[in-house]
Amino acid sequence: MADSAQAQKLVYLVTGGCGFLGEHVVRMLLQREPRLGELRVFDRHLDPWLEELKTGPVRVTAIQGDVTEAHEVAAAVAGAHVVIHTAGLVDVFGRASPETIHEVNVQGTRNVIEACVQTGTQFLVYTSSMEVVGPNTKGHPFYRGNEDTLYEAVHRHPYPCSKALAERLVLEANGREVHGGLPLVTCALRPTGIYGEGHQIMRDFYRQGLRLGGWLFRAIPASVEHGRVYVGNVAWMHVLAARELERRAALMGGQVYFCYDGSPYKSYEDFNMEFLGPCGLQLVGARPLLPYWVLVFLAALNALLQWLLRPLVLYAPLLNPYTLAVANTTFTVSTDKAQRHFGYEPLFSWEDSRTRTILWVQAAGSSAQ
Ligand SMILES: NC(=O)C1=CN([C@@H]2O[C@H](COP(=O)(O)OP(=O)(O)OC[C@H]3O[C@@H](n4cnc5c(N)ncnc54)[C@H](O)[C@@H]3O)[C@@H](O)[C@H]2O)C=CC1
Ligand SMILES: CC(C)[C@@H](O)CC[C@@H](C)[C@H]1CC[C@H]2[C@@H]3[C@H](O)CC4=CC(=O)CC[C@]4(C)[C@H]3CC[C@]12C
Repeated sequence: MADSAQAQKLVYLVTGGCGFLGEHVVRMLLQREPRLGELRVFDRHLDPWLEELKTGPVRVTAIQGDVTEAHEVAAAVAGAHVVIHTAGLVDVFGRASPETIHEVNVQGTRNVIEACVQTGTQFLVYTSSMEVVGPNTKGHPFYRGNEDTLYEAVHRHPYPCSKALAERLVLEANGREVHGGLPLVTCALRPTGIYGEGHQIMRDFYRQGLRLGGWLFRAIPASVEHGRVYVGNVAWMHVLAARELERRAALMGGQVYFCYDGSPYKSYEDFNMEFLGPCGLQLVGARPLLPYWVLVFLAALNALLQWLLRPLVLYAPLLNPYTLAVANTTFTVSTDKAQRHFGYEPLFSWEDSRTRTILWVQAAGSSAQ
């Protein structure tokens, strides 16, 4: 991208561009990347809203493809200046097999890296996750940690294992020579729990509350804090990192950055109530209504039922041993590394993020009735 940014029009590729985060990255690029000449949206499932984007000045190319297919990835990457790789299988509910999770998240990422090297794409931003760090299998809290905090990142679940391996592949690829002789420059962004317009888990909580007459029942102590970050700010961090990666390659190349903004530190359930409360739901109980050991039993029962029913039907409730353990372990970040390295400041205030999310939940809920 050495030519003058104003003159040269750039080609971006967003993998997973029809996902919850991916859609916000696509729209943010169209709004805030003036050098954009072509935006390629690569996803296994293409959504109809992509068509409305094709009427603007930027050429939007929708590519239906699978990141596990190396030749499809190479064809999509060829000619791109920047790749933002958000495609992934975000499954902690047992919907997909461990092998499939690994195939998509690890082999898919390997395919993206090799495509950049083979076709000469120099800049790669990877959507990693807080889960690469924790919570670990020992339930150790990560309290106001940052990218340099020492923490025993021990995982057994397929999802965090796959994200950790994929992130390592991306960071190790930094500096590899790409076709044409220039170095590949990579970085990885680690969002904590993302919320905002399009968050399906939030929608599921809302619909569950509607089914229960407007009540949700506390399962996790209010003292267990979970870091959350607004999807618009995560998208903005991706766009900014992609833009600055060339200019600040020596500083940013091979680095990881937690995604953060002004969202308050609360328990997962209390944070959700910031949006579900104004939508009419109430969280019952100042403390968990059930003893933790009962929740552990119910989570284990869900896992057993999922295994027994799998030949007949997919049973994938929110409560399982992994989600209970994660929800019950404090994980919050406090960092300014992205600000120091590439000038990131959240684009959306907490108040704005909250309002946008409430409006979306209300609309999603009314469409459910
Ligand atoms: N949702 C969250 O709270 C967090 C998500 N992340 C990461 O952000 C990224 C995006 O996550 P979400 O938007 O939440 O998930 P999502 O499931 O909404 O989006 C993922 C997108 O990737 C696409 N995809 C999946 N497998 C594919 C394949 N084999 N080939 C091509 N496309 C494929 C899906 O169709 C979907 O559009 C993921 O890498 C995830 O690990 C990281 C931290 C938190
Ligand atoms: C049923 C109750 C115990 C309820 O409180 C369970 C909530 C549970 C579904 C969520 C609690 C923490 C969430 C995870 C966290 O935000 C970190 C994540 C990072 C990612 O990369 C993907 C999503 C997730 C694993 C997220 C998933 C949902 C929770 C486990």
